Amino acid sequence: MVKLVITRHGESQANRDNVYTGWSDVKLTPKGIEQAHLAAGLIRNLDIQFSDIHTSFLQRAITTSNLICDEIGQSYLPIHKTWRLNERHYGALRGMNKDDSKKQFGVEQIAKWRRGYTALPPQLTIRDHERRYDELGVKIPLSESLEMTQKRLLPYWNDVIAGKLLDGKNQLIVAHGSSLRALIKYLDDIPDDEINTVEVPNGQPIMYEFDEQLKAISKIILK
Ligand SMILES: O=C(O)[C@H](O)COP(=O)(O)O
Repeated sequence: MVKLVITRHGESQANRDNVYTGWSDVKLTPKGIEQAHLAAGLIRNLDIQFSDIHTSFLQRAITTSNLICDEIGQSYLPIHKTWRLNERHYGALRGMNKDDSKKQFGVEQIAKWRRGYTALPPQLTIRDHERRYDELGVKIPLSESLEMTQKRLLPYWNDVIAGKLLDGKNQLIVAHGSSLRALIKYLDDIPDDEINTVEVPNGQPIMYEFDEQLKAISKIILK
């Protein structure tokens, strides 16, 4: 049976400092590197031969991917990088302390922005530009809901990853808390009003097994 393993990057500097990150490109902390090693160990124990690794344009996920593919002894694998797996853009919350944001906007509003499906965090007033996105003609969002994140992620799933799985090729995705929540919502068919209960901790891999129609038949959270 074909397998997909998905994992969030290890702790980033922004995770450590409890600030909103989104598309900001921050490094892993020493703890985050340790978490990536632990995730790699869990994945190595599965003894899966992957065909591809997919990650975002952000270094916390890319560094985690590099560590994992090296440690599972599959450094030769192609690591495909796509902006479509980037973290959800947190708009004007970016850089703000998460506890301070609760004081400013209220716990309920923050819960909607962080864990709701359609709630859109406050937008930036000026659009950022970065070479990596400009070169591809990709507009950096002013802010993204989980729904918007899912909408820009699913074409990559459908056009790239799903086909490889259907060909029987095991796949590994290293991405972010909310981009993975968007994918899990799709794979597990989670209703809009229940996705707020799904959490994806740093460096905790999840393995899916699919049948020939790409229906998920098992899901294991690796510990
Ligand atoms: O972008 C961020 O701040 C983090 O990756 C995840 O955000 P969260 O703490 O709201 O899940």
